[in-house]
Amino acid sequence: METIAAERKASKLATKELTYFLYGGEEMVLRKREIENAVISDPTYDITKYHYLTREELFEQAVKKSVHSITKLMPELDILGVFERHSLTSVIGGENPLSLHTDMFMPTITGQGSDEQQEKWLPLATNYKIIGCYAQTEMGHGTYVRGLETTATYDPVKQEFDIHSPTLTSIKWWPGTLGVNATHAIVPARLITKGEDKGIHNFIVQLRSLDNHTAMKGITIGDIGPKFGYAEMDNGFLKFEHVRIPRDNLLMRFSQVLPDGTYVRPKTSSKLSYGTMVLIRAGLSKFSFEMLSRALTIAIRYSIVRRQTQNRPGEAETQLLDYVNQQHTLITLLATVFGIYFVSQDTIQLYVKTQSQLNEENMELLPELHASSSGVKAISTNLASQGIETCRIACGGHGYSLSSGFPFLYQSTTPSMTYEGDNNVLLLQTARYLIKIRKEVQEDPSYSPPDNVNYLTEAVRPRNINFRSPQHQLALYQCMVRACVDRAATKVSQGEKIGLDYFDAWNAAAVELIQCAEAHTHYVMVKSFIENIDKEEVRNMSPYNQFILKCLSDIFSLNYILNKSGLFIEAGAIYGRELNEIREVIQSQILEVRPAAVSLVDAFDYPDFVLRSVLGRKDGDVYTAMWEWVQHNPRNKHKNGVHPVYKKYTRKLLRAKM
Ligand SMILES: CCCCC/C=C\C/C=C\C/C=C\CCCCC(=O)SCCNC(=O)CCNC(=O)[C@H](O)C(C)(C)COP(=O)(O)OP(=O)(O)OC[C@H]1O[C@@H](n2cnc3c(N)ncnc32)[C@H](O)[C@@H]1OP(=O)(O)O
Ligand SMILES: Cc1cc2nc3c(=O)[nH]c(=O)nc-3n(C[C@H](O)[C@H](O)[C@H](O)COP(=O)(O)OP(=O)(O)OC[C@H]3O[C@@H](n4cnc5c(N)ncnc54)[C@H](O)[C@@H]3O)c2cc1C
Repeated sequence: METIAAERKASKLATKELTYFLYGGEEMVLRKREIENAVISDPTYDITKYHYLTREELFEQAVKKSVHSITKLMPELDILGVFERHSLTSVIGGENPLSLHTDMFMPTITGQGSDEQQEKWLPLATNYKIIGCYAQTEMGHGTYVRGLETTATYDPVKQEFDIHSPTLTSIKWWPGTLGVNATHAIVPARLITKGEDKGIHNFIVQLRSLDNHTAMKGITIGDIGPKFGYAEMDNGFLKFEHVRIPRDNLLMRFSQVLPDGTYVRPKTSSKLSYGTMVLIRAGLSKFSFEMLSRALTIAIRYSIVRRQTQNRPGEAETQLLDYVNQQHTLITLLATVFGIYFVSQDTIQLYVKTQSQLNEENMELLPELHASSSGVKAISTNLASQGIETCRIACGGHGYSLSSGFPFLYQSTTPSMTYEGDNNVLLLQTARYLIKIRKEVQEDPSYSPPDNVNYLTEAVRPRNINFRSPQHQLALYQCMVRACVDRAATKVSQGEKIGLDYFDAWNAAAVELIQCAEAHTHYVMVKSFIENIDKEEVRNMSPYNQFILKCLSDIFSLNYILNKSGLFIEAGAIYGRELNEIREVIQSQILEVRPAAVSLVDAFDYPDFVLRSVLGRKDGDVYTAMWEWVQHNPRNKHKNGVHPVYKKYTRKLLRAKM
């Protein structure tokens, strides 16, 4: 306890200033804390026994908490907007089994429903007269949305759609909130009218009775069973047997079916029906920041408190964070989490800007948003998932206990590499965009590409390189990414030249394509970090905070160069003989950050309640917390301290003649 207090005292970081910056100002932080305190002081959200609950208990508690939040806490705290709602969900912790209602069902209606449809459905949804989910994925298809098999066949006589699951593989499988709770779903299905298949469109379908919650006629529905994690979420299955819905349950903002069955195609892009996926992908980088920053808070605080090995006689054992390997592991991750933070801010801004253009039927930014949000979602969820596991390992044996908080963080984060688009698949979408832009640049010298891909027109290694210079770092990335894009594009065109069809040529280059998308996205993240710490808000910070952010930016940028040095050397961006200098800059910046490490994670401002970790306690009283935790263990609570398995099994073994 004294150690962590001493670390805080010695740190020169203006912690409060950084917290205000991260959350968008003092007012936002005070509001966040108001929400946290309301949750912490309400016994409904008690977490004392959380880690010992069974799957069914976890689910029931989570639904109870969710309903309590909607009916009591949210009105009391006047929570309306998406950010405050997420803030509340985040402090309550665990999964929110009703989250798909507000995160996907409602945004789909807002984004894709006509004005009349919004008027009809949104008040019902806002007031929880109905509970919605987003039922897109089927047993046979998740990635390949165009391959979904559920049909919606229009009947002009009754002016209804007939929703049907024609095959076993067409059964909807995975959607959250579907298994137990939802009364309605957004159902992407193949629209068939006048005998023609018009592709995937979104429909609103009622699943359960609003009187007694039983399944509607023709609907078979349930929960898909235990998963890797996500015990609190009712991921479900859904089978349709010719379920009838009115014509105007087709979401008709972009395309329509007229009463006689005439199809009116979207004026602009058919991909607008994928809009909700783009929204969540943009949000997932923020989610990655939250999860990884919690893991780092736990690992860094514990690495201050934990001592291991007396390295000099008569002196205290060494703090884990004073081992250079531990510093390297955790402080490079600290740099990463700031990288994710800045790019998540930029991605959300790009989403908002694109959305306002789309409202004016301007599609200009859509390809960039799709490519960028796909890449950023993939890289930030990869980094967060791997980073959480790294934090667990960095905490030794105690990291493996549920009480560390890591298992929950990992289980909740790792599926984000799959849901909302598998990360490899999304990186291939980013690559598709890069290859297209490269082609345009090559074919039309007057074409000026978007800022983030400008390196495709020019990328030059600076002379007399200074690895501490952000501009030089960016130039190195530009050379490297350009070479990666060239390599992938060349591989595709070589395939085509030897007679492969488009798919085979593309598939043969898949590894290079994913590599170029990864490299591009890392470049975008480094660029975002560098540009954001050059903004006025940061330039107004205390000099020491600016200095630490610059150190973290260098670490983030240079550590990737070091880890992927093969790519940079192959591109002629750096020479092998320069690697040592890069190592030294990283090492010296890590040493600069080390004294501020605990204050940096304090700046994330997570109360102990949110971390749910005996290792990550703010006061550093780790060993007392471990002892308290074990007192709740039901396995220790049997008469005379003797567990029933003794009578049932081990006694027999001990007394057996063998
Ligand atoms: C409100 C804020 C919320 C924040 C939330 C924050 C945190 C949340 C925390 C937790 C979340 C909790 C739960 C999560 C629940 C998860 C829910 C789901 O998983 S829902 C299901 C998601 N499914 C997918 O993502 C499927 C992935 N597949 C696809 O997206 C597509 O099929 C595809 C891989 C992109 C391919 O599509 P298609 O075959 O149609 O396209 P192509 O032929 O390859 O390309 C054609 C053309 O279209 C462009 N394009 C593709 N997609 C889009 C798009 N979305 N937008 C714009 N453009 C798109 C593509 O670029 C091609 O263009 P061109 O090159 O010009 O031809
Ligand atoms: C916890 C969780 C919650 C979910 N919630 C929802 C929900 O609310 N609503 C909903 O509709 N869905 C939901 N899903 C489903 C999720 O969106 C899909 O699982 C996801 O999109 C991946 O699709 P898939 O399962 O078909 O994977 P697959 O496409 O079968 O992928 C398997 C592997 O094949 C590779 N692969 C596939 N296609 C290609 C390709 N074209 N090129 C190269 N490689 C390829 C992938 O990289 C991956 O490694 C959820 C899933 C999970 C795990």
